[in-house]
Amino acid sequence: MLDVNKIRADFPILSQKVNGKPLVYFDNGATSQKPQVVIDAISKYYQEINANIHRGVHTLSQLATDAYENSRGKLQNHINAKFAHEVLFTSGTTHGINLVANGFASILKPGDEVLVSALEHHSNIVPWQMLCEKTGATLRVIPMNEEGELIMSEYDTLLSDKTKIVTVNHISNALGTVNPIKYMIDKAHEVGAAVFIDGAQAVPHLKPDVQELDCDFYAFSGHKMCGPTGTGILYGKEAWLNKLPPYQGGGEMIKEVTFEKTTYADLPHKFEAGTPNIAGGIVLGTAVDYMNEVGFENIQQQELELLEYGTQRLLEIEGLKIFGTSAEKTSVISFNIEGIHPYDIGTIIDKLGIAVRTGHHCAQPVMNFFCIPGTIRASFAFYNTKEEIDIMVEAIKKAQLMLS
Ligand SMILES: Cc1ncc(COP(=O)(O)O)c(CN[C@@H](CS)C(=O)O)c1O
Repeated sequence: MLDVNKIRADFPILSQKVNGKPLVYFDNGATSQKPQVVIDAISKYYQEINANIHRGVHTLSQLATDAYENSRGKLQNHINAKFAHEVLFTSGTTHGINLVANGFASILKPGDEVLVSALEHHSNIVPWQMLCEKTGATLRVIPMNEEGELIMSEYDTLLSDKTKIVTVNHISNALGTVNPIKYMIDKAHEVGAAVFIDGAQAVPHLKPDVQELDCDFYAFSGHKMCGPTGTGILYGKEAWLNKLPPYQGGGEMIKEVTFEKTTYADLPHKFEAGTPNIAGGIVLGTAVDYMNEVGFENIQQQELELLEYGTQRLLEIEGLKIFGTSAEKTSVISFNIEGIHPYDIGTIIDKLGIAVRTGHHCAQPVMNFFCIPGTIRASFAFYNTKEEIDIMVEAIKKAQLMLS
């Protein structure tokens, strides 16, 4: 059981006031807040060991390199990757998806099919559309139902020997649906397709085991799991990463450069061109340590209580409809209030210190499915409380009165 007050003391921003009111931060799906240990680690890096990595012979460069590669090892253990060189540092989920989609440009041909789902974030739609435009492959969509769940019978039907990639989020950012990715991965492999999992919304809530899942790729962002922005991880099976061409050319990713020909570095550096976000990569390891110290079982228990309590309290509000009602959900509640635009609620409760997200959440196809312009999304983290939910519900009731 979490001591939430003790946890909250780790996050300086949570004691901030916004518009003169205590901050109630319910936009964790967009980015999480950062514990003091993460904030301090960034300063410590620049105060003590800042140097460029993998190149210098001097001590500082070696210290920075060791810290960076030690962090890679932490991430490898965190997601249970077989090899450290299967764990690539990126700037975030979007970067990871584009790295792989661009790699497949040299593999796909007309007639091949890429399967995405109706629940996807734009970052896991657009790169694959660009890939299909480049290669003549066809994008096909796994449909969802009114509960916001992917329809597995339709998925099974869509799979064929033409399917070369299946790409789906582990957890929907717009609705909170937890997708049955192990089933989807196994079925995709039966037809020889590679599977890319967008784990952006999963890693704040669970520890993915990429070997148990047997996914071919798994991408996520550090900033959603108490880490710095501009950091992320792309996991790829060694065989696939050796097969894909590099996404960017430059320093670090080469063995030898001549004007006649360049040979590329081995994994992971083949995909890590240029000077990386060194501080960010090191501190992502600090964030992973922090989340593991809190404990993902404790996190899941706290967030389940917040989801259940938040759902119960919000449904007290007349005219409120929740979108995303799967039994398999994480702590995200997307909702609208009859006759009121989500934006209006969001802006009014912001004046009361409450931060939610309103709009399409970079998931316009999801909103189109429900024929709505967007929703109000409250996304809870382990450092939120039931008392904060009470404050939000009372604020929404006030806003509803003002707007009716
Ligand atoms: C499922 C999913 N997939 C990819 C991304 C992109 O993550 P980046 O760190 O921006 O690269 C996100 C980020 N979703 C944020 C910002 S739009 C949200 O408010 O929901 C996501 O939720």
